[in-house]
Amino acid sequence: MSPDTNSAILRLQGVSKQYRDGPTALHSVDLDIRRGEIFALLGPNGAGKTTLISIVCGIVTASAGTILVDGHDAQADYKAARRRIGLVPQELATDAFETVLATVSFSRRLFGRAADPAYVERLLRDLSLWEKRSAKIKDLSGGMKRRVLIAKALAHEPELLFLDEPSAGVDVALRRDMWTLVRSLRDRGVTIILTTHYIEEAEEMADRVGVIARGRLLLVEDKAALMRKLGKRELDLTLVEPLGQVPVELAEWSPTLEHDGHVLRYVFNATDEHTGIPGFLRRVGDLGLHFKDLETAKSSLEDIFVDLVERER
Ligand SMILES: Nc1ncnc2c1ncn2[C@@H]1O[C@H](COP(=O)(O)OP(=O)(O)OP(=O)(O)O)[C@@H](O)[C@H]1O
Repeated sequence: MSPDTNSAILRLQGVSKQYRDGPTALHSVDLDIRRGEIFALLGPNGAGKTTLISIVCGIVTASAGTILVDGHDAQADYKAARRRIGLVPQELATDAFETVLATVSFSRRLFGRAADPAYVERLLRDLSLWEKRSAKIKDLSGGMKRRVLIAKALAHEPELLFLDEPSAGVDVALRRDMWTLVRSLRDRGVTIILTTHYIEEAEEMADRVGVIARGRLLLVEDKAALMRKLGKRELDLTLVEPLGQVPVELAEWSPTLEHDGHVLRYVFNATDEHTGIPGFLRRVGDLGLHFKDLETAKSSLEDIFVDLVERER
Protein backbone atom coordinates (compact mmCIF):
# COMPACT_ATOMS: atom_id res chain seq x y z
CA MET A 1 0.00 0.00 0.00
CA SER A 2 1.55 3.31 -0.99
CA PRO A 3 1.29 5.99 1.64
CA ASP A 4 -1.49 8.48 1.13
CA THR A 5 0.34 11.79 1.27
CA ASN A 6 -2.83 13.67 2.14
CA SER A 7 -3.69 11.63 5.18
CA ALA A 8 -2.35 12.23 8.65
CA ILE A 9 0.64 10.08 9.50
CA LEU A 10 -0.61 9.93 13.07
CA ARG A 11 -4.21 10.23 14.16
CA LEU A 12 -5.32 10.25 17.78
CA GLN A 13 -9.02 10.15 18.55
CA GLY A 14 -10.42 10.45 22.04
CA VAL A 15 -7.22 9.20 23.67
CA SER A 16 -7.46 9.18 27.45
CA LYS A 17 -5.25 7.81 30.17
CA GLN A 18 -6.16 7.17 33.75
CA TYR A 19 -3.23 5.74 35.70
CA ARG A 20 -4.21 3.24 38.35
CA ASP A 21 -4.22 5.09 41.67
CA GLY A 22 -2.95 8.09 39.76
CA PRO A 23 -4.20 11.14 37.95
CA THR A 24 -6.07 11.29 34.67
CA ALA A 25 -2.98 12.04 32.63
CA LEU A 26 -4.84 12.58 29.34
CA HIS A 27 -8.39 13.76 28.73
CA SER A 28 -9.79 12.64 25.38
CA VAL A 29 -7.03 13.98 23.14
CA ASP A 30 -7.75 14.38 19.41
CA LEU A 31 -4.76 15.17 17.25
CA ASP A 32 -3.73 14.75 13.62
CA ILE A 33 -0.06 14.97 12.70
CA ARG A 34 0.63 15.88 9.08
CA ARG A 35 3.08 13.93 7.03
CA GLY A 36 6.45 15.65 6.91
CA GLU A 37 5.90 18.32 9.54
CA ILE A 38 7.80 19.19 12.68
CA PHE A 39 5.27 19.33 15.46
CA ALA A 40 6.19 20.64 18.90
CA LEU A 41 4.14 19.51 21.85
CA LEU A 42 4.65 22.14 24.45
CA GLY A 43 3.65 21.76 28.06
CA PRO A 44 4.81 22.23 31.63
CA ASN A 45 6.00 19.35 33.82
CA GLY A 46 3.38 16.70 34.36
CA ALA A 47 1.22 17.92 31.48
CA GLY A 48 0.99 14.46 29.91
CA LYS A 49 3.57 14.71 27.11
CA THR A 50 5.49 11.55 27.95
CA THR A 51 2.26 9.66 28.54
CA LEU A 52 1.06 10.64 25.08
CA ILE A 53 4.27 9.49 23.41
CA SER A 54 4.36 6.30 25.44
CA ILE A 55 0.83 5.43 24.35
CA VAL A 56 1.62 5.98 20.67
CA CYS A 57 4.75 3.82 21.03
CA GLY A 58 2.87 1.05 22.82
CA ILE A 59 4.76 1.43 26.10
CA VAL A 60 1.65 2.55 27.99
CA THR A 61 -1.89 1.37 27.26
CA ALA A 62 -4.55 3.99 26.64
CA SER A 63 -7.66 3.83 28.82
CA ALA A 64 -9.77 4.92 25.84
CA GLY A 65 -9.46 6.09 22.26
CA THR A 66 -7.82 5.02 19.03
CA ILE A 67 -4.37 5.68 17.59
CA LEU A 68 -3.61 5.21 13.92
CA VAL A 69 0.00 5.29 12.73
CA ASP A 70 0.06 5.63 8.97
CA GLY A 71 -3.35 3.95 8.99
CA HIS A 72 -2.30 1.10 11.30
CA ASP A 73 -4.06 0.72 14.63
CA ALA A 74 -1.38 1.07 17.29
CA GLN A 75 -3.08 -1.52 19.47
CA ALA A 76 -4.64 -4.08 17.09
CA ASP A 77 -1.79 -3.83 14.57
CA TYR A 78 0.99 -3.01 16.98
CA LYS A 79 3.95 -4.30 15.00
CA ALA A 80 3.12 -2.49 11.77
CA ALA A 81 2.47 0.71 13.70
CA ARG A 82 5.59 0.47 15.85
CA ARG A 83 8.06 -0.18 13.03
CA ARG A 84 7.10 3.16 11.51
CA ILE A 85 8.10 4.97 14.69
CA GLY A 86 11.44 5.96 16.12
CA LEU A 87 11.57 7.06 19.73
CA VAL A 88 14.35 9.08 21.31
CA PRO A 89 13.61 8.78 25.02
CA GLN A 90 14.97 11.12 27.65
CA GLU A 91 17.42 8.61 29.03
CA LEU A 92 19.44 5.65 27.93
CA ALA A 93 18.37 2.65 29.97
CA THR A 94 20.37 -0.32 28.69
CA ASP A 95 23.26 -1.44 26.53
CA ALA A 96 26.01 -0.03 28.76
CA PHE A 97 28.46 -2.78 27.83
CA GLU A 98 27.66 -2.88 24.12
CA THR A 99 29.56 -0.96 21.49
CA VAL A 100 27.94 1.89 19.63
CA LEU A 101 27.94 0.01 16.33
CA ALA A 102 26.51 -3.19 17.83
CA THR A 103 23.69 -1.48 19.68
CA VAL A 104 22.63 0.62 16.70
CA SER A 105 22.76 -2.36 14.33
CA PHE A 106 20.76 -4.40 16.83
CA SER A 107 18.06 -1.72 16.99
CA ARG A 108 17.68 -2.01 13.23
CA ARG A 109 17.24 -5.80 13.32
CA LEU A 110 14.76 -5.50 16.18
CA PHE A 111 12.27 -3.99 13.76
CA GLY A 112 12.83 -6.64 11.12
CA ARG A 113 14.95 -4.55 8.78
CA ALA A 114 17.64 -6.28 6.73
CA ALA A 115 21.19 -5.36 7.68
CA ASP A 116 22.45 -2.29 5.82
CA PRO A 117 25.97 -1.41 6.95
CA ALA A 118 26.15 1.56 4.56
CA TYR A 119 23.02 3.11 6.07
CA VAL A 120 24.25 2.57 9.62
CA GLU A 121 27.63 4.06 8.74
CA ARG A 122 26.01 7.17 7.27
CA LEU A 123 23.81 7.52 10.32
CA LEU A 124 26.76 7.29 12.68
CA ARG A 125 28.74 9.73 10.59
CA ASP A 126 25.82 12.20 10.54
CA LEU A 127 25.75 12.02 14.31
CA SER A 128 29.54 12.32 14.69
CA LEU A 129 29.59 8.85 16.20
CA TRP A 130 31.56 6.98 13.56
CA GLU A 131 34.90 7.50 15.31
CA LYS A 132 33.33 6.10 18.46
CA ARG A 133 31.70 3.09 16.84
CA SER A 134 33.84 0.58 18.75
CA ALA A 135 33.55 2.33 22.11
CA LYS A 136 31.39 0.84 24.81
CA ILE A 137 28.39 2.99 25.61
CA LYS A 138 29.28 3.20 29.28
CA ASP A 139 32.51 4.96 28.32
CA LEU A 140 30.84 7.74 26.35
CA SER A 141 30.11 11.26 27.54
CA GLY A 142 26.51 12.28 28.26
CA GLY A 143 26.27 14.12 24.96
CA MET A 144 27.57 11.13 23.02
CA LYS A 145 25.06 8.87 24.77
CA ARG A 146 22.35 11.21 23.58
CA ARG A 147 23.62 10.85 20.03
CA VAL A 148 23.50 7.07 20.42
CA LEU A 149 19.86 7.32 21.48
CA ILE A 150 19.09 9.23 18.31
CA ALA A 151 21.03 6.75 16.16
CA LYS A 152 19.15 3.85 17.76
CA ALA A 153 15.83 5.53 17.10
CA LEU A 154 16.71 6.09 13.45
CA ALA A 155 18.35 2.73 12.83
CA HIS A 156 15.24 1.15 11.31
CA GLU A 157 14.46 4.17 9.10
CA PRO A 158 11.21 5.23 10.77
CA GLU A 159 8.81 7.63 9.10
CA LEU A 160 7.77 9.23 12.36
CA LEU A 161 10.31 10.29 14.96
CA PHE A 162 9.50 11.22 18.54
CA LEU A 163 11.99 13.27 20.48
CA ASP A 164 11.12 13.44 24.15
CA GLU A 165 12.64 16.59 25.63
CA PRO A 166 15.61 16.60 23.24
CA SER A 167 17.25 19.61 24.86
CA ALA A 168 16.96 18.59 28.49
CA GLY A 169 20.44 18.60 29.96
CA VAL A 170 22.38 18.94 26.70
CA ASP A 171 24.92 21.61 25.93
CA VAL A 172 24.51 24.31 23.33
CA ALA A 173 26.65 22.55 20.72
CA LEU A 174 24.69 19.32 20.88
CA ARG A 175 21.41 21.19 20.84
CA ARG A 176 22.46 22.99 17.69
CA ASP A 177 23.63 19.74 16.09
CA MET A 178 20.35 18.14 16.99
CA TRP A 179 18.32 20.93 15.45
CA THR A 180 20.36 20.65 12.26
CA LEU A 181 19.83 16.91 12.20
CA VAL A 182 16.09 17.26 12.81
CA ARG A 183 15.81 19.68 9.90
CA SER A 184 17.74 17.40 7.58
CA LEU A 185 15.52 14.49 8.60
CA ARG A 186 12.47 16.55 7.82
CA ASP A 187 13.97 17.39 4.43
CA ARG A 188 14.23 13.65 3.83
CA GLY A 189 10.52 13.27 4.57
CA VAL A 190 10.60 12.15 8.21
CA THR A 191 7.79 13.53 10.35
CA ILE A 192 8.99 14.78 13.71
CA ILE A 193 7.17 15.26 16.97
CA LEU A 194 9.14 16.78 19.77
CA THR A 195 8.03 17.42 23.30
CA THR A 196 9.57 20.28 25.10
CA HIS A 197 9.13 22.82 27.77
CA TYR A 198 11.76 24.98 26.15
CA ILE A 199 9.69 27.46 24.23
CA GLU A 200 12.75 28.54 22.32
CA GLU A 201 12.92 25.09 20.81
CA ALA A 202 9.34 25.15 19.58
CA GLU A 203 9.77 28.67 18.28
CA GLU A 204 12.94 27.74 16.44
CA MET A 205 11.95 24.39 15.03
CA ALA A 206 8.26 23.73 14.73
CA ASP A 207 5.87 24.10 11.83
CA ARG A 208 2.97 23.62 14.21
CA VAL A 209 2.66 23.82 17.94
CA GLY A 210 0.33 22.02 20.31
CA VAL A 211 -0.03 23.24 23.87
CA ILE A 212 -0.89 20.67 26.50
CA ALA A 213 -1.54 21.27 30.18
CA ARG A 214 -3.08 18.97 32.77
CA GLY A 215 -3.76 16.31 30.19
CA ARG A 216 -5.76 18.55 27.89
CA LEU A 217 -4.68 19.67 24.48
CA LEU A 218 -5.47 23.36 24.74
CA LEU A 219 -4.69 24.29 21.17
CA VAL A 220 -3.02 23.19 17.99
CA GLU A 221 -1.92 25.91 15.63
CA ASP A 222 0.38 26.72 12.83
CA LYS A 223 3.26 28.41 14.63
CA ALA A 224 3.16 31.58 12.58
CA ALA A 225 -0.63 31.85 12.88
CA LEU A 226 -0.41 31.30 16.60
CA MET A 227 2.08 34.10 16.95
CA ARG A 228 -0.10 36.36 14.84
CA LYS A 229 -3.34 35.47 16.53
CA LEU A 230 -2.24 35.63 20.09
CA GLY A 231 0.74 37.86 19.59
CA LYS A 232 0.85 40.82 21.83
CA ARG A 233 3.07 43.76 21.36
CA GLU A 234 4.80 45.93 23.84
CA LEU A 235 5.17 49.64 23.50
CA ASP A 236 8.09 50.88 25.59
CA LEU A 237 8.60 54.55 26.31
CA THR A 238 12.01 55.40 27.71
CA LEU A 239 11.35 58.35 29.99
CA VAL A 240 13.57 61.36 30.40
CA GLU A 241 12.78 61.40 34.14
CA PRO A 242 12.08 58.04 35.84
CA LEU A 243 8.74 57.54 37.58
CA GLY A 244 8.14 56.12 41.05
CA GLN A 245 4.70 54.85 40.19
CA VAL A 246 2.26 54.68 37.30
CA PRO A 247 0.13 57.86 37.20
CA VAL A 248 -3.55 57.09 37.95
CA GLU A 249 -4.51 58.99 34.79
CA LEU A 250 -3.02 56.09 32.80
CA ALA A 251 -4.89 53.35 34.70
CA GLU A 252 -7.19 52.46 31.81
CA TRP A 253 -4.18 51.25 29.77
CA SER A 254 -2.68 49.36 32.74
CA PRO A 255 0.92 50.17 31.83
CA THR A 256 3.80 48.93 33.96
CA LEU A 257 7.07 50.48 34.96
CA GLU A 258 10.23 48.64 34.00
CA HIS A 259 13.95 49.21 34.53
CA ASP A 260 13.58 51.12 37.82
CA GLY A 261 10.91 53.41 36.47
CA HIS A 262 12.84 54.44 33.38
CA VAL A 263 10.55 52.59 30.98
CA LEU A 264 6.79 52.86 30.78
CA ARG A 265 5.43 49.75 29.10
CA TYR A 266 2.02 49.40 27.50
CA VAL A 267 1.04 45.93 26.25
CA PHE A 268 -1.50 45.82 23.45
CA ASN A 269 -2.93 43.33 21.05
CA ALA A 270 -1.57 44.01 17.61
CA THR A 271 -4.54 42.37 15.93
CA ASP A 272 -7.14 44.55 17.64
CA GLU A 273 -8.73 47.19 15.47
CA HIS A 274 -8.11 49.71 18.22
CA THR A 275 -4.74 49.28 19.83
CA GLY A 276 -5.28 52.12 22.25
CA ILE A 277 -1.92 53.64 21.34
CA PRO A 278 -3.02 57.10 20.14
CA GLY A 279 -5.06 57.71 23.31
CA PHE A 280 -2.26 56.42 25.49
CA LEU A 281 0.34 58.66 23.88
CA ARG A 282 -1.99 61.66 24.05
CA ARG A 283 -2.55 61.12 27.75
CA VAL A 284 1.20 60.67 28.34
CA GLY A 285 1.72 64.00 26.53
CA ASP A 286 -1.04 65.71 28.57
CA LEU A 287 0.70 64.58 31.75
CA GLY A 288 3.90 66.27 30.60
CA LEU A 289 5.85 63.01 30.62
CA HIS A 290 8.73 63.31 28.21
CA PHE A 291 10.29 60.31 26.58
CA LYS A 292 13.50 60.04 24.62
CA ASP A 293 12.77 56.75 22.91
CA LEU A 294 9.79 54.75 21.77
CA GLU A 295 10.02 51.09 20.85
CA THR A 296 7.63 48.29 20.11
CA ALA A 297 8.45 44.62 20.39
CA LYS A 298 6.60 41.42 19.66
CA SER A 299 6.04 39.19 22.62
CA SER A 300 7.47 35.75 22.22
CA LEU A 301 5.88 32.35 22.07
CA GLU A 302 6.91 32.11 25.70
CA ASP A 303 4.52 34.89 26.72
CA ILE A 304 1.74 33.28 24.72
CA PHE A 305 2.39 29.93 26.33
CA VAL A 306 2.48 31.29 29.87
CA ASP A 307 -0.72 33.18 29.16
CA LEU A 308 -2.52 30.06 27.98
CA VAL A 309 -1.35 27.81 30.76
CA GLU A 310 -2.13 30.46 33.36
CA ARG A 311 -5.64 30.82 32.00
CA GLU A 312 -6.21 27.10 32.58
CA ARG A 313 -5.38 27.26 36.27
N1 LIG B 1 3.28 5.31 35.73
C1 LIG B 1 2.56 6.27 36.27
N2 LIG B 1 1.71 6.02 37.29
C2 LIG B 1 0.97 6.99 37.84
N3 LIG B 1 0.98 8.29 37.43
C3 LIG B 1 1.80 8.61 36.44
C4 LIG B 1 2.63 7.63 35.80
N4 LIG B 1 3.34 8.25 34.82
C5 LIG B 1 2.97 9.56 34.83
N5 LIG B 1 2.06 9.77 35.81
C6 LIG B 1 1.39 11.06 36.10
O1 LIG B 1 0.69 11.46 34.96
C7 LIG B 1 0.81 12.90 34.75
C8 LIG B 1 1.43 13.19 33.39
O2 LIG B 1 2.79 12.78 33.41
P1 LIG B 1 3.75 12.83 32.14
O3 LIG B 1 5.04 12.18 32.55
O4 LIG B 1 3.04 12.29 30.98
O5 LIG B 1 3.95 14.39 31.96
P2 LIG B 1 5.01 15.20 31.11
O6 LIG B 1 4.26 16.28 30.44
O7 LIG B 1 5.79 14.27 30.26
O8 LIG B 1 5.95 15.81 32.23
P3 LIG B 1 7.55 16.14 32.21
O9 LIG B 1 7.70 17.36 31.38
O10 LIG B 1 7.82 16.38 33.65
O11 LIG B 1 8.25 14.94 31.66
C9 LIG B 1 1.62 13.40 35.93
O12 LIG B 1 0.72 13.85 36.92
C10 LIG B 1 2.38 12.17 36.41
O13 LIG B 1 2.64 12.25 37.78
